[in-house]
Amino acid sequence: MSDLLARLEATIQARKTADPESSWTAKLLAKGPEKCAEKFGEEAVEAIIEAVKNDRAKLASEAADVLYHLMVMLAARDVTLAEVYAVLEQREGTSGIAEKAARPGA
Ligand SMILES: N=c1c2ncn([C@@H]3O[C@H](COP(=O)(O)OP(=O)(O)OP(=O)(O)O)[C@@H](O)[C@H]3O)c2ncn1[C@@H]1O[C@H](COP(=O)(O)O)[C@@H](O)[C@H]1O
Repeated sequence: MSDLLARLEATIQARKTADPESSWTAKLLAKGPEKCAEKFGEEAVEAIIEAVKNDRAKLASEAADVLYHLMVMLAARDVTLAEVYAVLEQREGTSGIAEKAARPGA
């Protein structure tokens, strides 16, 4: 499954230099990191709405939009999936409570 995210990351990376007229991703990236972040926020809200309504199919679809737009937002700020995985791996096996206590400002 993570291969799919790695492939999506590579596609998004390639879209950074693509013609904005030829691709939705290239068009979004051309609008800048702030617009990518705004779009991610919109998609997250749409997923929240489906979670509250308890519509499983629509939630899965909105979650896919959220993941895609998260990847675009990360790419817009040059944050790689490997960096995100590294944080998750560091947290793996620790309890959420211990992780929160170790976080600065928690
Ligand atoms: N996973 C996705 C994906 N998920 C959602 N979207 C697009 O994200 C957009 C968001 O939907 P909206 O209804 O909010 O879009 P909108 O109303 O046109 O946007 P606004 O004008 O309101 O900002 C839609 O146009 C979707 O097609 C995606 N576009 C691309 N991908 C992946 O990215 C790859 C490259 O896509 P292109 O860059 O378009 O070639 C694709 O092969 C897919 O794997």
